Amino acid sequence: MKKKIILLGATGSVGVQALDVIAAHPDQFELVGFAFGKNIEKAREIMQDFSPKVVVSAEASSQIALAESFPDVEIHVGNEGLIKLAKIEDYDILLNAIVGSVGLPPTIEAIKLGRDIALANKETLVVAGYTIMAEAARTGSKILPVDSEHAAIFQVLQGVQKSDVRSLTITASGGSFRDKTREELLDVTLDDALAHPNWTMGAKITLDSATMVNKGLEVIEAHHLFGVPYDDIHVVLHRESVVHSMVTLQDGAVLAQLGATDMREPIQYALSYPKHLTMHHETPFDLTEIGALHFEKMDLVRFPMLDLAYRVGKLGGGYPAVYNAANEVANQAFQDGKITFLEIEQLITRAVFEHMEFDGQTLNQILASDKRTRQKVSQWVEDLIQEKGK
Ligand SMILES: NC(=O)C1=CN([C@@H]2O[C@H](COP(=O)(O)OP(=O)(O)OC[C@H]3O[C@@H](n4cnc5c(N)ncnc54)[C@H](OP(=O)(O)O)[C@@H]3O)[C@@H](O)[C@H]2O)C=CC1
Ligand SMILES: CC(=O)[C@@H](O)[C@H](O)COP(=O)(O)O
Ligand SMILES: [Mn+2]
Repeated sequence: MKKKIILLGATGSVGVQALDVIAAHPDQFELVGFAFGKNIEKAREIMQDFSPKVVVSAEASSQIALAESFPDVEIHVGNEGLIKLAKIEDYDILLNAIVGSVGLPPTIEAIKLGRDIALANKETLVVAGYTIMAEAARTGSKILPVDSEHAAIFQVLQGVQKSDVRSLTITASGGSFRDKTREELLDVTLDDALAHPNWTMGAKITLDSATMVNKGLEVIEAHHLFGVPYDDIHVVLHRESVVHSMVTLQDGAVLAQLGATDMREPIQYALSYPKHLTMHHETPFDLTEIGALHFEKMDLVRFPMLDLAYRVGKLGGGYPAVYNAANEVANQAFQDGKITFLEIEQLITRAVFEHMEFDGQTLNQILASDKRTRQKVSQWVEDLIQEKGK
């Protein structure tokens, strides 16, 4: 039986690689629906190549244009459209490769229906990790990690008992500015930030890698996915991104997963789990060519956003959502040329420090904090622009 797949974010970096995987295994996978943002030309191509039944566009103008060209396809729009897509009857797995926490509501709907989730969209788990994991446990929905580090840990943990795990070690490339001092970060540009040393990815995550927010989000993501306390989740700087992550067992043995820097591997494993299918687009991986692997301690003074992620993770409640929301706004503002690189950190730190809450936040309260943070940080961005204009 083919696995029927819904793909959120089909036109993006992970989305396009997921389509490669689906196309390479027509006997295993079928794309029954997808969602995209603004890239209508790519969406048309996907509709022609994969003949999905349901499509969701972020923009009403695309919905109208696509409905004219593809009268037999059900086409929806916006966040409500995403929910409708997640609720269609006949599918097995929802691959969430949207960027940002807009991917959260359809993911929760799919989990409520007991569908499996292949999760690239880490923001979703950072905002609502406890709800997602609790709902998944209730409905039997499997959360299959796509993020390379978590996919590595997930693979290593197959057949390992949870009580045998002592700690997790997530590897970090260090991002595009890993060798710069904090002073040298004062005037870096977007082009500099988008030159990732190892991975080709969408702009938001590439910039998150440079600020080290990506690793912060990944620590919180790992805490939720694997139920490991924050003090037992470590991060090491590993320039080659060959070891995708490691697990230390109670007896001191360290199990690691290694591979090429090619997202098609973790995407395919999440879709084919528990099978390891043949990888038709295999990227050459030869350790003798790589030669040496390096591991260094993370400097939390140089990378304060990683330090802050541990703090918000341990505080719990709405704090991780505030960290994430502030980052989403600040990351976009830097991409838009409105703020400097170091102002991203300043805005996130201010949002977290100004946030106050009492114990026992519900999901609705967390989502309210997310919304409030976006409004506040957007205002602070405008204030910064005004101040600089003086
Ligand atoms: N890229 C990578 O290698 C990795 C990515 N991830 C995570 O995966 C997620 C996706 O990353 P990446 O592929 O790089 O991102 P991209 O920016 O390349 O792609 C984002 C996708 O989301 C779509 N999208 C954006 N907003 C909406 C919306 N409101 N409604 C519907 N679709 C929308 C975009 O559509 P459009 O382009 O048409 O506007 C695009 O298809 C992120 O959470 C990232 O952290 C994790 C590990 C690795
Ligand atoms: C491919 C992937 O999973 C990214 O999240 C990657 O981890 C980014 O690399 P760094 O954050 O380590 O620079
Ligand atoms: Mn990652």
